[in-house]
Amino acid sequence: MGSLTPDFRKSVSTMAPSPAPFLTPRPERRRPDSRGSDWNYNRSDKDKEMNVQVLLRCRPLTDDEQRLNMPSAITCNDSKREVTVSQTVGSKHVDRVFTFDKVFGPKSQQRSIYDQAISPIVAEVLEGFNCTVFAYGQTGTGKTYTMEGGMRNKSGDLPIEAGIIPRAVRQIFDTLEAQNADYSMKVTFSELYNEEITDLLAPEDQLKSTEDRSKKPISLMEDGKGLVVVRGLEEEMVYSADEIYSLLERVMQKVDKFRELYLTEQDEKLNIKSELKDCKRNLETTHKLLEDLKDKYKMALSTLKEKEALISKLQNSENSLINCAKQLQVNLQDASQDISTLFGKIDRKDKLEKENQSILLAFEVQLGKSLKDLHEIIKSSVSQQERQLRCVEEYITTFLANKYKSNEAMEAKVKKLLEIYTTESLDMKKVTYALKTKASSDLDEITSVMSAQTIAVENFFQNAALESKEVLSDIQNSLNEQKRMLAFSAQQHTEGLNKSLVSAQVISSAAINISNDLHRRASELMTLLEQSHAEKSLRLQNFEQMFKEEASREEKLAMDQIAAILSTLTSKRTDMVYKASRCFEESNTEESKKLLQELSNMQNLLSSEVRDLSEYAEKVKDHYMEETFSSAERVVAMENSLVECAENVERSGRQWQNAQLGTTHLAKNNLHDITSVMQTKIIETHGMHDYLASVSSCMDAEVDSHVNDLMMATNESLALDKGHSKEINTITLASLDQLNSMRVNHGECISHISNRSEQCIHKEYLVEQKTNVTPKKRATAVPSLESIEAMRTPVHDLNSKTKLKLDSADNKIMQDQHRNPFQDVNGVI
Ligand SMILES: Nc1ncnc2c1ncn2[C@@H]1O[C@H](COP(=O)(O)OP(=O)(O)OP(=O)(O)O)[C@@H](O)[C@H]1O
Repeated sequence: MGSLTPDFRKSVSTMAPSPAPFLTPRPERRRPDSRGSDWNYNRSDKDKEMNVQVLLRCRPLTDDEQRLNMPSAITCNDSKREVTVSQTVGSKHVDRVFTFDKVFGPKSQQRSIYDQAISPIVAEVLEGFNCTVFAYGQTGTGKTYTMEGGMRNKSGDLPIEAGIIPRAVRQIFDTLEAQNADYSMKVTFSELYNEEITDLLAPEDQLKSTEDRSKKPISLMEDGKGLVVVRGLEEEMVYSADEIYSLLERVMQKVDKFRELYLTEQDEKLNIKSELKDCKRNLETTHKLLEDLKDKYKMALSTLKEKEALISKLQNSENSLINCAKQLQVNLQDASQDISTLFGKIDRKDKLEKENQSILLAFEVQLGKSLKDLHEIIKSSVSQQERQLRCVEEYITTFLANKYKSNEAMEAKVKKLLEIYTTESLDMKKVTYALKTKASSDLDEITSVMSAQTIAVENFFQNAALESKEVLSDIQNSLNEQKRMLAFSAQQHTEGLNKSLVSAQVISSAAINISNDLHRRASELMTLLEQSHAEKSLRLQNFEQMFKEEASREEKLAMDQIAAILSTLTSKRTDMVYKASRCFEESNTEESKKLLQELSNMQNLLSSEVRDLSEYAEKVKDHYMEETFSSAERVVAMENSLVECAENVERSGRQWQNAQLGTTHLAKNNLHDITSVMQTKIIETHGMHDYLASVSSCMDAEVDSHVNDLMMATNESLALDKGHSKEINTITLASLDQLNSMRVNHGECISHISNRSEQCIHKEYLVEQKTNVTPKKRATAVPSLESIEAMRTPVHDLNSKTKLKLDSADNKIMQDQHRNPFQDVNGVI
């Protein structure tokens, strides 16, 4: 029987409407032949065609729902097997109709549902079929009620509200008992709840917690025949329906307990989860706080460090400022001393300058007179020199004219020489350029020839290599193709032959069977026909014989009384018998005809079968021929490709030979070409070289003659220059004497002036004489070190006026130190 599991408990009829019709066609029946004709006596023919049936049960409104006046959501039409769902979409009222295999309205009773829908299924189970009934629907729609209902009365009978499970149990045991069957029954109880399978027959302690339950794992598996089995469930032997009921009651209690346990476990899990979440959240916030604290601590540390650095910087700057102030104080003291000395010096200088002014005036008068004398002397000397220089100028003009003439002649000669030289050099350049271009073009030609040859060789080799590669890859591909084709053809050939062999075997065996069968049946029919014919004729003969005997006996007995009537009667009866025998014979012949017709039909059938068979044999033959042809074609293709391959190989060999010949030919040609080009170029270069040598010797001779001419002209010019230089020397000597006398006069004047100025400056004019008088020291307000320390003020707080004064005094001292005595006055001189 099918396993009565807790799933079964909640797994029978549908309680809620489904959105689509459920008239599921039955694609196949699993054991149609093995069942008797009455195996599903309770089920309609249509039901028998269904593997899966969907039934809908609609429960009535509960008392609470009625009290609350809740409207019914669906309307059932049991006869039409339809359910109408009323919906209001917006302001529209929409009715949606769904069709099921069976529909049970709110008034339908447990018993009628069981009898109509479940009882046939249980009967199938008892015949050895696997069947499942399960309930599906929303919570509170009546699944438990439909599956379980009430289990049993106190008297042990089934109550009216007993559901599918107790009724199925009862039917199973009643049937088995009625059959006096020898049976044993095992039950398993399991529950699939929240995707977890629980063995409800397992010992109590295993149900307590998830950990205990997981000690004995239960798994869903396929048994290899497409059925799902639950492995690891406890099995219990049962011998009566009551045992199952009490087991069910026990299990239900367990289920309730387990439910409670499960719910508490779930609650605990949820609590732990929420606590964990809280902990996590707390941890996260603490972590964040810690992070914030860390950041703040870092910031505080950095600001503290910055402040410390600032304080130390400030202290350093303050110390340096105080040092500066101290230094300034010392400087100020020195400066005040210097200023007092400087003021004394300035007073002395003012006095001296007043005295010197009168001396300077006298010196000015004296100096003016001396300078006038000097001017006169220089004037006379200059005029004399001018005259002498004019003489020199005239002489130089004549000299220059002569020189110009000789220069012109020389220039003309040099120009001529230059022209000749330029033309010659141009010729030379042209020749050289021609030579150069020729040589370069030759070189280019040689290079291009060489490179062309090299490229040709390289190209040739590359082409040869590519071709050889192509040929080799062609060979390889073709060989691969051959291999593939060979394998494919062999496989196809074998497959085709196998297929044709198998099908021919099958067909021939089927045909042989059919023909044998037909022959057997025909012969049976013939013998039957003959037997029946013989039997019938025998019976007829017997009947006729019997009738004749009876008729003669009766005739003899009633001959006297009713001779006339009897004779008529006998004739009538004879007629009747004759007619009857005719009729019988006719029917017999009719039957024979029919049988013969049947026989001929059978023979026709046989002949058509034979024809079909021969056709099939022809087809097989054709197929075989096709296969043979195709294989022959493949063989030919293979041979062709092999020939192609061989040709390719031969071609590649020829190509390689060509490549070799080409290489040797190319090498020979190349060498010959290069040698010939080189020889011609060498001869041309020799000719050019000879020409260049002749041109250069001509040019050398011409240049030599012109250079000789030039040398002679230069010598003449030199002789002329010598005469002129003698004359210039004498004139120069005279002017030198005059200049000497002037220099002597001028020197005397100068010495006179210098004597005078020396007398003025060193004897009459007194400068920088030491007074040996200590300058008056004026009181300057210099701050003490203590006051500086006490104030600790920055440098810019010092008296800016004092600083400015000091700066200006310093500048003045610096200027005075670098000034020469009477610089302004001496600068005029
Ligand atoms: N056909 C019916 N006639 C009378 N009462 C019914 C019928 N079907 C269900 N009820 C009542 O409706 C209520 C809910 O039914 P039931 O407990 O069987 O629903 P359920 O689908 O098993 O719910 P759950 O999925 O929550 O277990 C029960 O009180 C049951 O007695």
